[in-house]
Amino acid sequence: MIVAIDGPAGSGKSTVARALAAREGLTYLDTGAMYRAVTLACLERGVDPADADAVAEVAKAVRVSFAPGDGGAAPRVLLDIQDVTEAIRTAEVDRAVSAVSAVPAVREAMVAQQRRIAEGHDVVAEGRDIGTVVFPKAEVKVFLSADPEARAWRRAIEREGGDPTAPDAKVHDKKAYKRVLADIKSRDAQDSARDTSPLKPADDAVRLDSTKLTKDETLDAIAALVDQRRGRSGESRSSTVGRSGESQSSNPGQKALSEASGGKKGKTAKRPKKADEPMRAFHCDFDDYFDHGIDQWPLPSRAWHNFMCGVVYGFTKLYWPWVFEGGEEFMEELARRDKGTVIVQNHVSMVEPVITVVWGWRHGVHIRPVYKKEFEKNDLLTWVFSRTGAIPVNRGTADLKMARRCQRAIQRGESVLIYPEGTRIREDDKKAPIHGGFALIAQMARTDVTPMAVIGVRAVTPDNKLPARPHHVWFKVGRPISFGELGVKGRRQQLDAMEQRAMDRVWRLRAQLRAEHPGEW
Ligand SMILES: Nc1ncnc2c1ncn2[C@@H]1O[C@H](COP(=O)(O)OP(=O)(O)OP(=O)(O)O)[C@@H](O)[C@H]1O
Ligand SMILES: Nc1ccn([C@H]2C[C@H](O)[C@@H](COP(=O)(O)O)O2)c(=O)n1
Repeated sequence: MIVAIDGPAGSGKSTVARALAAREGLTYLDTGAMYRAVTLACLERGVDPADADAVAEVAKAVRVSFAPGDGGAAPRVLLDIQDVTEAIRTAEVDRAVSAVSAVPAVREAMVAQQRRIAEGHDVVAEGRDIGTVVFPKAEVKVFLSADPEARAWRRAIEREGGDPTAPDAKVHDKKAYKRVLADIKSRDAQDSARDTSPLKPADDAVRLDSTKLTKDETLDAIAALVDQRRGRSGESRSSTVGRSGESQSSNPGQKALSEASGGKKGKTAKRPKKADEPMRAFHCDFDDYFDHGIDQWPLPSRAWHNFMCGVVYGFTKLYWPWVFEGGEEFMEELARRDKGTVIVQNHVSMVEPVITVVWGWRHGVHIRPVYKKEFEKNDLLTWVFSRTGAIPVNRGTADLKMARRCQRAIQRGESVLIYPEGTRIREDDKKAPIHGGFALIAQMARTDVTPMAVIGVRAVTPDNKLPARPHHVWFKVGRPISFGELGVKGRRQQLDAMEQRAMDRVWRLRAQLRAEHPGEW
């Protein structure tokens, strides 16, 4: 298996690639170190980094390789037989490396060496062109980015001898931070603008923005992609590619997406805003509402939420008289515990999420529906969604941001409402593929999945058009399903089993409702 991680300086590629290699038993390949080693060779030989021909000669003459680091430390970098691990990390090399790595002959020589190193191994390789050029058939491709400010903040702390992953990490020298920021921006510009193998995401790379993620969160996201890939292909952990980068298997086709940082880009050396910080009373952005518990919202927002839920509750009760069979037991169960649950329902119209949210509200339970980001046609709509407690998802993507938000909500005691069918299903014979993200969220939050079914809603908008008509609506609430009761071992296997079990229950509950209310859909 080849895992390709590309991205700009300081986005966390080396940190995550090293940890992934240790966790998954992969060979770690730091291609940036190779370009740095050639740059050092040029500087040591008095070759001007701007002299492309002379630089090319050096690249062809040297051999860069890696030796294992002591006791699990990062691998040592060898320039021919010289250990240059520390020497390639100087500011002088930093300044010259973009020019050296832009020379086509240098790239040709390094790519050949990189493919040779990977031959016969399972590899996690990181750099700028791994998914696009070096291993275009890599099984997992990630484009890891972060705001330049966050990357400079990390590097500046690192240079002050601190640990940017520590919770209380701070930049002391603001001037040095600004210098690092300028350097990062200039390197980004050079690496992205060069003609040969510029820094850019492969079309089939999963994009991950680590600005607001911790190191572990970033690692978990990429490890989940590796798991997914291994689970899907049934490949064993020790499998290898036949020849370097020429595995016959295709890419999962994961689309670019998710994880837009969303937060405002700071101009100063401030730590990126975190979801667990208290919410400000004023000037909150949409992310604040998605990231925080409804009980943590500022008073006016909570008052508005209560007012709207009250109005909608009254209206729906009168216009679409609805009942939740088994609802009282469910609410009692939730009241006994401190964690929420993942609710999954069949999806027929826009009515069922609205009723489910106000039903929860009436019982003092915050149910946060997950909605397609495509619905955010304008700021007004996003405002409405954010103030109802809904959480957006980038569909067709590994939307880790949504998964984390849901995980945190559940851990706070809120529940999330997900429609795994993805789209509204209005015909019996229409089977939609199931989006299994709900099981992953339940696993991340260490909670259960509660199946529910709804009928009666099709008659509300029979031809799928407004105005909505009055009609009875019936819900049936199933017993929460825990991972323990599935009797399956292994993370991936548990997810598959949960997806299947939960949706089977939803459909069975729906069949029961239909039997109880003949002619209703
Ligand atoms: N998600 C994260 N949150 C906070 N700090 C992080 C995160 N990921 C990495 N870091 C820290 O940021 C610094 C830069 O990370 P790293 O060296 O892995 O970046 P990189 O993308 O490999 O950069 P380069 O391409 O310049 O080698 C390190 O100190 C690392 O510990
Ligand atoms: N595959 C790669 C890896 C690195 N480079 C260049 C661009 C960087 O500025 C430089 C140093 O990389 P880092 O150690 O910061 O990851 O090397 C490249 O062109 N292609």
